[in-house]
Amino acid sequence: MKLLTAQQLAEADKVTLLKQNISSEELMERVSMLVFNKIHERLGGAPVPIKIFCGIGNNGGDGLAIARHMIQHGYQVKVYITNCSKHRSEDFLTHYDKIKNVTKDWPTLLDCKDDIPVINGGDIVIDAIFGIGLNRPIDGWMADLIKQINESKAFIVSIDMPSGLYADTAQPADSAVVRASHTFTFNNPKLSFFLPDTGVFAGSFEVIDIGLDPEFVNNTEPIATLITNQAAQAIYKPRTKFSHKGDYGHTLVMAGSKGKIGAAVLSASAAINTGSGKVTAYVPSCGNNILQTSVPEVMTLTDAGSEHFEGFDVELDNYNLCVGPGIGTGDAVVSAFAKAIKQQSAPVVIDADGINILSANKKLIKDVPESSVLTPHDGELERLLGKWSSGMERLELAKTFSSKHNLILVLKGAHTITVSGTNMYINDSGNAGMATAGSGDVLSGVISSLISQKYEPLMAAVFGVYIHGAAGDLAAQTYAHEGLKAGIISNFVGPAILQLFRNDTAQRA
Ligand SMILES: NC(=O)C1=CN([C@@H]2O[C@H](COP(=O)(O)OP(=O)(O)OC[C@H]3O[C@@H](n4cnc5c(N)ncnc54)[C@H](O)[C@@H]3O)[C@@H](O)[C@H]2O)[C@@H](O)CC1
Ligand SMILES: [K+]
Repeated sequence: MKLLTAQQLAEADKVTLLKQNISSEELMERVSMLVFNKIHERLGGAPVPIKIFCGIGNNGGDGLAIARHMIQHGYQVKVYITNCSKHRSEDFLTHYDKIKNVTKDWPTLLDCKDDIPVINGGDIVIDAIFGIGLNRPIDGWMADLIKQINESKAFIVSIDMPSGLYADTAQPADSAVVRASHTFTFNNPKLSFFLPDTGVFAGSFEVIDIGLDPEFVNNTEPIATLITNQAAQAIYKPRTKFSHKGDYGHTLVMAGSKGKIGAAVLSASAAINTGSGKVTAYVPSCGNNILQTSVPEVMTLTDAGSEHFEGFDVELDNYNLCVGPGIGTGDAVVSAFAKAIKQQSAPVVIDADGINILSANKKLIKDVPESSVLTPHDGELERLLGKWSSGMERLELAKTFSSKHNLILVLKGAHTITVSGTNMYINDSGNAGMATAGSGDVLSGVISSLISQKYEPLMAAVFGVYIHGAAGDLAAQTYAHEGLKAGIISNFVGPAILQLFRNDTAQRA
């Protein structure tokens, strides 16, 4: 699914009116009816007190039209207008007039802090104050209103956007934003919904297809692409009948050090579980027996160093390298890593200590083959790129780094984002149970296995992240979030690939 910016969506609204030869009033009627139906489906006419807060732009117009439908269906609705400006939109005014045809209880105009009504825990609040037209932080008495809405224990439903949230630019610190329980968002979720510092405001969210012009949407370059089950299906490469293991590549996993040989086990076994034709684990010699007994499908090569790497002495042809999990960052390891990287011409996967080594030895970055995939968690990312002050800035730093060095960054998180140049792919699978030791080692094995199987590195990263998350979702149905551990996630990669084609939407735990 394409994620469009607020500006692109406003443009799409205009094009839609022209192409479909409808008035903006008609489009708003369509939109409000779609939202009303969703709310009505859930409330089923329940006599709950509903307070609808409407701004004076088109988001407020949506709120007024939804209010009208609710009143006509017998709901207990009270409408408030945040009367913050004389510049009311035309559609707001149209729907302000229309609501007066269905009730004598006209909307209450709020002009200052003293006008803010009491909001009770049992209320439902519908937030239609600002949508994608927000162009500055909410301040003054309106910020008090937002605070009061958030502090009430009411169930809060935001229309299109939680009011006060920026769709796709950095949010000024401490700005007043509605903290929605649920958001009905139009055409596509907004980029801010997926970032850790701003996503909390959207609550659970649901996309409503409001029928924007498909040609405009198709021809518009998105700010990011959401990788859903359907998108992952399209990337998957089925095997051919007469193929043999040589067709599916040879992954070399350079990982582990004394006390962290498990990282090599997890990464190498994930590579074999994801279908690499052959996998060799290159480990310090203390890891040999551990690997050979715990993963018999994986071959080993041992380094001269017994507890950590001291060199890179591999004489294999045509392997794809995955390097970094658990290797440490001592001087000997840095030289071994540098030698390994220099020797590669094909894209590699670099994780964990491999990324830490690059951060501490920036001159090595030029030796990383083009289109290699780096899979940092936020701590590693900060060491690589420096500090950021918002989730949006984190993305900008990542895009700059990716473009400058021609490398792919996989920014791990609740919604892992793969960055390639200025393109971003947001993952839609996975769960909080996957925040467990070793799950990153598994991901590096999954992605390198896909590169060995001739997926383009970017698609290997995007698909690998999706399938890793989907494996976690499937595993959580048996093990719960708490019972998930990295080895289990790895064992569920195969079932997750099967599941891709069983459901149109992946089962998120
Ligand atoms: N025909 C259309 O254009 C459609 C619009 N739709 C709705 O329209 C919304 C966008 O409407 P608008 O573009 O009118 O924008 P909004 O309704 O989000 O708000 C715009 C108004 O608020 C003012 N404003 C912005 N930030 C402010 C702040 N911090 N404090 C005080 N005032 C502020 C602006 O100057 C403007 O007057 C969408 O989010 C969606 O809900 C949907 O109904 C789909 C169709
Ligand atoms: K809103």
